[in-house]
Amino acid sequence: MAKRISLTRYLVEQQRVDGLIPSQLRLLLEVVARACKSISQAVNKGALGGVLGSADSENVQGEVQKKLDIIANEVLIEANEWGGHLAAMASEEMDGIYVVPNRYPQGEYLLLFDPLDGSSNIDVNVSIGTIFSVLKKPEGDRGVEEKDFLQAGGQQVAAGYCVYGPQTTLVLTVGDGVAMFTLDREQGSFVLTQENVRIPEDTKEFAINMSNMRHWDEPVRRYIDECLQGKEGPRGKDFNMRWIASMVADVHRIMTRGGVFMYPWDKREPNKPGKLRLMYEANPMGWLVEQAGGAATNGRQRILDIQPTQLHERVSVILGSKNEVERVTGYHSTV
Ligand SMILES: O=P(O)(O)OC[C@H]1O[C@](O)(COP(=O)(O)O)[C@@H](O)[C@@H]1O
Ligand SMILES: [Mg+2]
Ligand SMILES: [Mg+2]
Repeated sequence: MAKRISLTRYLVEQQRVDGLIPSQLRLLLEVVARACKSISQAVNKGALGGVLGSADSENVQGEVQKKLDIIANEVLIEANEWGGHLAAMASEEMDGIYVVPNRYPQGEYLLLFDPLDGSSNIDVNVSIGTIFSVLKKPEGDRGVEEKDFLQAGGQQVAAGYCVYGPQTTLVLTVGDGVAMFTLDREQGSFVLTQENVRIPEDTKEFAINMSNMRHWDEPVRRYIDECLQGKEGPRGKDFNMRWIASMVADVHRIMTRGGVFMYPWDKREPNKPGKLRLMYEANPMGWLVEQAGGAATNGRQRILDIQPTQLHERVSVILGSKNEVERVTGYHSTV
């Protein structure tokens, strides 16, 4: 029987054998994984745990919060604040940063997360997830400030997501490829189920919310139009479409079998660069996808090269199979 490798052992090997991560980062990732395990349990209980439905509050982006958005946010904060690895955290569900209180030991990392991605799917029992990104706090003795978080995605030291679906799967990169871990509920541990994840460079599957078609910009329209023409069109092959409306689940499919995911800028709110958030959705997903051999752009530039100016900044996202992302990005440079 193949040897079972737990997440803990995998991370210890990354630290000791390969020297890829410092022990503080290893411990931090273990805490995040533990928090994801708790969130997974809450998700699984559903109506029995009283966790479904709206919380009758709004987050900083003016979106109605679900009970699970708030629960997941609290689980992540409580699990991480006392461990001594972090200086501060930022979340989709909090207006400003959460500085680790000084009654706890202070660490050198910054953690950003979308505690519950795909909120519209919570109540209908469709896959949802948690997305996270880890940055290093800039050197210096002063206290941590919001501007310390405003680092380009290329500065991330770890990124991952956990998808709560038929299985709970944690997907992680520390800059040395992508590994997947499946939660063994009986043992209560994440077990390595795939290493060196690779996204095929070509695909016949795209993911986009087609109901926004009339609002898209010309390059996105052209790309999708060509896909829809199938065998008879310029692409010479039929395409399939999927849209789960949980980025985490759509990206997980792409990690597993390839595809292209798009949430582009559109004319509904022309002053917003996009719907998805740069710091805790696009950056971690962009890095994971690149680490698996795919690509991630906003149509004009690599996601990981974007210099953020705001914590909750939004961005247009095109990511997945390399040749398709390059094609859509190329269409943007011809207009
Ligand atoms: O409902 P739409 O417009 O298709 O948007 C779906 C997108 O919105 C998101 O749900 C945003 O995430 P949150 O649930 O964390 O706000 C993405 O996961 C998903 O890709
Ligand atoms: Mg989200
Ligand atoms: Mg969310």
